[in-house]
Amino acid sequence: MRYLVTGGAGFVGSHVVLALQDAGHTVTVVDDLSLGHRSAIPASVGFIEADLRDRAATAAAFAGAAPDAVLHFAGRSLVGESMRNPLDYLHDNVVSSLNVIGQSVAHGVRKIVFSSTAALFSQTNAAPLTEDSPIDPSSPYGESKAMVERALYWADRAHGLKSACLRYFNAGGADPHGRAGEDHTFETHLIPLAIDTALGRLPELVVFGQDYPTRDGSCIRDYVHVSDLAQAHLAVLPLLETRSATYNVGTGRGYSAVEVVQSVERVTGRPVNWRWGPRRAGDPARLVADATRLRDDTGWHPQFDDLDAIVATAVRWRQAHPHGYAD
Ligand SMILES: NC(=O)c1ccc[n+]([C@@H]2O[C@H](COP(=O)([O-])OP(=O)(O)OC[C@H]3O[C@@H](n4cnc5c(N)ncnc54)[C@H](O)[C@@H]3O)[C@@H](O)[C@H]2O)c1
Ligand SMILES: O=c1ccn([C@@H]2O[C@H](COP(=O)(O)OP(=O)(O)O[C@H]3O[C@H](CO)[C@H](O)[C@H](O)[C@H]3O)[C@@H](O)[C@H]2O)c(=O)[nH]1
Repeated sequence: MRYLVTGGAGFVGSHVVLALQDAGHTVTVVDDLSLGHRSAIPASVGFIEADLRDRAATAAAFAGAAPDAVLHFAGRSLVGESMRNPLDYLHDNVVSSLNVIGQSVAHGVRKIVFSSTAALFSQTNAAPLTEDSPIDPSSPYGESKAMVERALYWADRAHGLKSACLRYFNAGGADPHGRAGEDHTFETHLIPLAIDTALGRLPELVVFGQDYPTRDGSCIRDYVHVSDLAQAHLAVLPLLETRSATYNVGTGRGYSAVEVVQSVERVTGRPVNWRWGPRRAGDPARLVADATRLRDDTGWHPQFDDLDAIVATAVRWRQAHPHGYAD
């Protein structure tokens, strides 16, 4: 199979590229390198530099790659930034996704996997979130993903394009073989920031909000290992022969931001210098997945079901690559 991976130079996409290669598939990455890294893409993988907001550039990428299936990761994905630039987020994520969906239809692609998000939900109770939990995004970022999910619904109805919307909870960790990791130029994610603080590369970590209705007052998230996420993509592809589907992808375990900090302290053996700060706009209190549907339909289950094990892979990659992909 020939796969086109949009956003394959980024964190999740680069790990999925490795999983596809490991499974013997032919892969082309399309990315504008606005947030990703050329060196995150293995030399043996085809690469097209293009901005998917540009329809003609997207069409050219599809013509060049001639894919059988598409995995669409490219986009802007920061909750806090989306609260400050809502229209940019809606524009960029929706326009680029409509271009990818439109070109998939135009080039006869039958299958697409889309990176959706737990940020579609705004948790109102402590129960894990199923695929049928109410969609009520707390941020324009989450809203942009909800809009693309609906576009994919209509692309199937009208054109028979089968899609899997994978609603990732919080991706973390790094390739267990050390081939890839998380490296954002302006890092905002909790695990890498806590690691860099423990390693003395950052002076302090601020935990956003101590007054959420959770056990210690900080937000609770379901951290899923990025290589487990990658395997979820491979697991859903066969289903797309016959139907579209939507899945929540997480471990089912929730950890508070403070518990993540404690995990980093355990794994590194060093203290994290942290303090409480105000809430970050757009953050729901608690997002924990019920991934029963994915498990039942595909047999997928996370190999990493323990936060320390996830954090340990991220720490190893960071220690091996103190400057990330610039090393
Ligand atoms: N990381 C998470 O915890 C998480 C959780 C839920 C959903 N997601 C979704 O998964 C996807 C990947 O997330 P990530 O953490 O790897 O993000 P990332 O920022 O590391 O990677 C995104 C990639 O897309 C590329 N890109 C962005 N805009 C583009 C454009 N217009 N044209 C071409 N390429 C473009 C960037 O250069 C980058 O390589 C995103 O769609 C995100 O919303 C991520
Ligand atoms: O310096 C920081 C950074 C984060 N946090 C907290 O840590 C938790 C996790 O925050 P991240 O920024 O690591 O991740 P998000 O939950 O904001 O978002 C991630 O997971 C979401 C799904 O849950 C989205 O899809 C999104 O793309 C992806 O970045 C949140 O409660 C946040 O408030 C802090 O306290 N301090």
